[in-house]
Amino acid sequence: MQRADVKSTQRWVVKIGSALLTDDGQGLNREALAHWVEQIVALKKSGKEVVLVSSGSVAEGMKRLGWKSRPAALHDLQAAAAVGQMGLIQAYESKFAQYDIHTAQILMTHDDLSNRKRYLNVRSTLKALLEYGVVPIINENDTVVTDEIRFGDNDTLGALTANLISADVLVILTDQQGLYNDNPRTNPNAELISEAQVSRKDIEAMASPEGGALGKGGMYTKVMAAKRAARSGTATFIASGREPNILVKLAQGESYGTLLIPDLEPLTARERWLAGHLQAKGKLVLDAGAVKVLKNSGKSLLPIGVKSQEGNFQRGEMVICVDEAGVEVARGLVNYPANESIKILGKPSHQIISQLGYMEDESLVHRDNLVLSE
Ligand SMILES: Nc1ncnc2c1ncn2[C@@H]1O[C@H](COP(=O)(O)OP(=O)(O)O)[C@@H](O)[C@H]1O
Ligand SMILES: N[C@@H](CCC(=O)OP(=O)(O)O)C(=O)O
Repeated sequence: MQRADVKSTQRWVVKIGSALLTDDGQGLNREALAHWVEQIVALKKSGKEVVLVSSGSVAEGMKRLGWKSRPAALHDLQAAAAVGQMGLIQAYESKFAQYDIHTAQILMTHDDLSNRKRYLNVRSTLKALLEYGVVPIINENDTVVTDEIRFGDNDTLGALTANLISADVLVILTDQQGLYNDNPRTNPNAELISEAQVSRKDIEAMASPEGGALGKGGMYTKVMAAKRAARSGTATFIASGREPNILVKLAQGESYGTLLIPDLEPLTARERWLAGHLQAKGKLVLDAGAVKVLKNSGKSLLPIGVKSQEGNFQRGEMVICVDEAGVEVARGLVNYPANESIKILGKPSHQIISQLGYMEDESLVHRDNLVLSE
């Protein structure tokens, strides 16, 4: 996809970050919010469907509760998020209502997206909302998640949302003009990158995980989000939300921000769901032969090709498959719990019954439940 192709795209996910939305901690920047709403309305009028991923609940909650600095305790962050989400949604709802557009609040956790049933439900709800002309507004369900199972930053959530609905474009609005070849906060000579193929390895190194005082993830999670979004063929823009009419300018193919072009082979919807599991419950170390078979022949992983395992996984849970050097090769849903798989590792499948007294499947991870890592 080139900038000129953006005009004809239809489905957009727009992510607005905390740093921008709260004007670096001043509470919701309502004037700026009103301007983004205007732009989304313009996109919708031009025939596009837009899903909004908006941060800002914690920062707005802190303001409402009179807290000057971001609390460290999880329960305080969750309390702030619960209070602030009200203000956030109220602000969007009333602004969109001026244009007779309905909004819908969707709060998700990554547990929700790992569960196939709930994943499919969210997907069909989002699609229905878009059909009805509603603008869904997504945030992480901060009040119910614990630290280990948080998305944490909304860039990842934006990318998973793009994967979920097979968006054409993901726009990540932030407080910088785009991706620079170094962090512009610390290097005043850093240069803006106008365009790059998402598979380029050097862009990860340019993007620092250091963000502002309120943002989570910095530029690194934005670049990783672009890679994730590319799995559904989605092109990602990283651009400044402070640039007047930025969304409309991008939609017209104008040269603002950074365009990260999806040059990776897109995954199927089921593969994207598998790849979107952010938490793995265990690890399988494969021998060289198994690595080759997985990479080249798209076959299932048999126990005979597995040398060792880690973790206390249950049947059906996500495990990472690594080569002997520890490099991730694939991930997938395992057919046997850890206490049983340990008994069949390195053994031919016809011995499964004698080892376990039953056979669920001849493979440890079936090819339908396996996705190769990049
Ligand atoms: N290579 C880079 N180019 C641009 N910004 C970068 C880069 N590396 C790190 N950053 C930092 O990332 C910040 C944006 O991330 P973050 O604070 O998490 O914002 P948001 O809330 O919008 O997600 C920028 O303000 C900048 O300081
Ligand atoms: N869910 C959190 C957002 C986390 C966050 O700040 O993310 P980001 O805007 O990507 O830096 C909130 O609404 O405050």
